[in-house]
Amino acid sequence: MKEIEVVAAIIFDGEHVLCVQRAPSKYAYTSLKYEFPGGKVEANETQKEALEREIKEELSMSIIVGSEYLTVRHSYPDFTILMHSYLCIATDRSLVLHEHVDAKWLEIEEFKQLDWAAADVPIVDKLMEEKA
Ligand SMILES: Nc1nc2c([nH]c(=O)n2[C@@H]2O[C@H](COP(=O)(O)OP(=O)(O)OP(=O)(O)O)[C@@H](O)[C@H]2O)c(=O)[nH]1
Repeated sequence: MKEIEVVAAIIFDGEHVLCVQRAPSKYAYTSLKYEFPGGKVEANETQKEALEREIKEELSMSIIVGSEYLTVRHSYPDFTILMHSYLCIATDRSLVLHEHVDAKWLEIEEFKQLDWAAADVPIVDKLMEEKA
């Protein structure tokens, strides 16, 4: 099955983390799900460069990329993703939604309110456990 390498940014502003909702798409299992912003790593860029580029493209935001948090391999019915998540800091809360349909700054305790993409659940669970 096709495997794609993806980076995702867990962007903190104080106690709040940015959660974004994907637009409707052909795959029901990712359509309208919440995720951490990011995207595919292109050839010739590092994971950190890919994150900075994606966050600018998708949200017109700049971030400070910190340490890697958790890598998840998840198989959806049509493809597998290898997703590297990074702890990041927002330099400013302002953003523009170029691709997503919603953005919420939530405290980690509030994460369970959202319908997350399946690949994100281990990241959400780890953040919630460490907060508990
Ligand atoms: N960015 C991101 N993608 C995720 C997460 N969880 C998850 O399952 N994915 C999946 O990973 C894939 C990433 O692709 P993407 O569409 O965000 O990447 P991209 O912007 O480079 O793609 P494109 O330019 O082809 O649209 C999608 O299938 C998406 O559904 C997540 O937390 N963040």
